[in-house]
Amino acid sequence: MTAPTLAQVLPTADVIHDRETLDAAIARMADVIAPDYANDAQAPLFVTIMHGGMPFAAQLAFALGERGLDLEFDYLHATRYRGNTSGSGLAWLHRPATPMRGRRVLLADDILDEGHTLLAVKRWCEDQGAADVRVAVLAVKLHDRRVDGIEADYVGVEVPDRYVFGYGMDYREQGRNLPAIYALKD
Ligand SMILES: O=P(O)(O)OC[C@H]1O[C@H](OP(=O)(O)OP(=O)(O)O)[C@H](O)[C@@H]1O
Ligand code: HPA
Repeated sequence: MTAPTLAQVLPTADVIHDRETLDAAIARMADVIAPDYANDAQAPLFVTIMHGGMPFAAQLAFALGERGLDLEFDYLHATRYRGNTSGSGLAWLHRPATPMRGRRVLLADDILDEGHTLLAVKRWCEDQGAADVRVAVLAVKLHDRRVDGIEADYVGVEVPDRYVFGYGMDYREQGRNLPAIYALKD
């Protein structure tokens, strides 16, 4: 049986956080993050985790720039959902090119769910010799299935234990550019 399309699930999905709420949450995150890096001699390496992290990372980057914090950009792509609504093994599709030795690294992603992705990514950055690796996520999902050893240093909003999409997150590779976070009907 083929899965329903975005157009079929959207009418019955719930809006969990609207755009105004997310704008305010990202501004609050920037208020906290900017002072944490303000006295560093070198800009943090700001690593966007593609694809889902892109809209959030862009908005956070502007908010940090507004607050006087310069960033050096890079990106990586690690995926374990691959258009499905449950995860499997992590596949690295792109690794950052910028040397990390001695650098402070700030990872930006859309969601911390079970944590496999960010745990692996953070460990990889540490193995590259990063001096400090912090995690900024737009959303944290509330459940007790998180793997040990990973938490977010900076969080925008909490989401319920349902499949969520929008604001970077996909429903079967659709809906990433919806400007709100939705949850599939249970
Ligand atoms: O905490 P976890 O359970 O590991 O899930 C979180 C990860 O899953 C999503 O990526 P996905 O694998 O869907 O790749 P994508 O961003 O390219 O869609 C999301 O962007 C996070 O990186
Ligand atoms: O609930 C989710 N939605 C979209 N992508 C995800 N990746 C992990 N969990 C989710």
